[in-house]
Amino acid sequence: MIELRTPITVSEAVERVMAHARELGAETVPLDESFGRIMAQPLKATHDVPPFDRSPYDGFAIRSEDSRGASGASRKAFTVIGHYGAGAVFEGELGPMQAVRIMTGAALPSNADAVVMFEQASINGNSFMIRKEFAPLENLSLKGEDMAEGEMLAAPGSFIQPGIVALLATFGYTDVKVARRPVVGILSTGTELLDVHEPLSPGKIRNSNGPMIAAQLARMGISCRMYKTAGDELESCLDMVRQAMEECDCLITTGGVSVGDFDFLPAIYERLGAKVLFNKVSMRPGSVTTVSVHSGKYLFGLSGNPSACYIGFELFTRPVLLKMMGATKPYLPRTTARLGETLAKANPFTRFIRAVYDGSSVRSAGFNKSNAVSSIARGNALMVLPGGSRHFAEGDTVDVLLLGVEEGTDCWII
Ligand SMILES: Nc1nc2c(c(=O)[nH]1)N[C@H]1C(S)=C(S)[C@@H](COP(=O)(O)OP(=O)(O)OC[C@H]3O[C@@H](n4cnc5c(N)ncnc54)[C@H](O)[C@@H]3O)O[C@H]1N2
Ligand code: MOO
Ligand SMILES: [Mg+2]
Repeated sequence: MIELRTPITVSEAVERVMAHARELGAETVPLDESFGRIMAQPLKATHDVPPFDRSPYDGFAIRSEDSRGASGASRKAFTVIGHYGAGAVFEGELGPMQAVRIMTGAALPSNADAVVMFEQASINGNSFMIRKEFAPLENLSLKGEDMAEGEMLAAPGSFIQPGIVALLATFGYTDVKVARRPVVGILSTGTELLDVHEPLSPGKIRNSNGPMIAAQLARMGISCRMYKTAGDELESCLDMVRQAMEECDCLITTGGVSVGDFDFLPAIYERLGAKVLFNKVSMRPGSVTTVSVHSGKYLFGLSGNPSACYIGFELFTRPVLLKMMGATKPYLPRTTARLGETLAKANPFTRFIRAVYDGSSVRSAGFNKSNAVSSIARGNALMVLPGGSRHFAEGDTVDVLLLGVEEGTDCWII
C-alpha cells in the first residue's frame, strides 16, 4: 500500500529541523585561514583605533591658534621646523607660527591641533602662508575615532568576512578561535546514476546532485566526504549509510525518499531506528524532503530531483550546519521585489522558483520543474510564491530569498 504522508508547512519544518542542532565546539586557526569561518570568541577593541592623533592629509601640522585672523587679505606665514612621514614621531613641540611638514598617517606633534593640506598653503622653501583660519581639530584623524578601546566589535557567531579579518589583524590576533566545521557526507543514490567521467548509456544519467551539493557546501566554506554512488538496493545502501553515520556529523543523501518501489531511504530510517522529523513539506519543489536524526546526527534525505535537492539543501541543511557552527544568522536573507512576469499556474504548496533577481525585480530563471538543472544554473535567488489558488501578476510584490551571500539573517520569516 502506498504510504500517505501528512505535509507540514515550510516554517514548521525549519523550526523542527533547527531545534535539534547542537554546536560542535571550537578550534584555533591562524589568522590567514580565518576568512569564511565563524567566530567562537568575542572580538573587542584592545586599544583605540587609530592609536594616536594623526594627519589624514599630506601637509603641515600647526597650532590652530596661530591661524587666527588669517584671510586672503591678511595671510599668515609659518616656519617649517620638522619634516617626516607616517611611522615617525616628532619629539619636540611647536612654538608660535611654527609647523612641521607631515604626511598622511603620521602622528601629530603633541601640541598641534590642525593640518593645512598642501593645496591650502602657498609654499616657499622652508615656509608657507595660509589665507584662512583653521579651527581646532580641523583636518585631523583623532585617536579612537574609528574604534574606542573596550568597544565590542563582533560577537561569537559572526561570520568572518574580510573586514573582520582586518579587525583581527588590527588587534594583533595571529590565531583566532573559530567554530569547528561539521564533517558532512554526501551519498547519491540511484541505479540510474553514472559518475561524471562515464559515457551515457540507455536509461542512465550522470550524477549531478553530488557535485552540486559539494559546491553548495563549498560556498559555505565546508568540505565534504563524497561516498561512492549507491544503487537502489536496500542492504548495500543501509551499510553505506551506517558507515557514513560513523564517520560524519551529518549525512546528506539524494534520491530514494519518495514512495517508489525502489525508494529505500524510508526503510533505511526505520532499520536504523532514526527519528523522522518530517517526510513531507508543503512546498514545491522539495515536498518529499525528509530529515531524520539518529544518535545526535542528522540524515538529510534530499530529493533526487535536482531542483528539489538544491532547495532542500538551502532551506534546511544550510541553516542547520550554520547553527552547528554557532552562527547567529543562519537563514537565507530575504527581500521583496517586483514580479517581472505573470505566473498564472496556481499551486496549493508554497513554490520556491529559481529566479533572477536584479536588485528591484525578479523573474523565473527558465524551465522550473522539480527535475530542472538549468534554472539552478541560471538563477541567483529563490522567488517565494505562497501556496493557494491565486495567480501572480506582473508588478506584484513577491518575497525573494538571496542565494550565495556571505552572511544571512537571524530569523526565518517566510
Ligand atoms: N506516486 C508518487 N510519485 C512521486 C511523488 C509522489 O508524491 N507520489 N513525489 C514526486 C516528487 S515531488 C519528487 S521530488 C520525486 C522524488 O523522488 P526521490 O527523491 O525518491 O528521488 P528518485 O526517485 O531517486 O529520483 C527522482 C528523479 O531525480 C533523478 N536523480 C536522482 N538522483 C540524481 C542525481 N544524483 N543527479 C541527477 N539526477 C538525479 C532521478 O533520475 C529521477 O528522475 O518523486 C516524485 N514521484
Ligand atoms: O519533492 Mo518534489 O520536488 O515537490 O517535485
Ligand atoms: Mg523516487
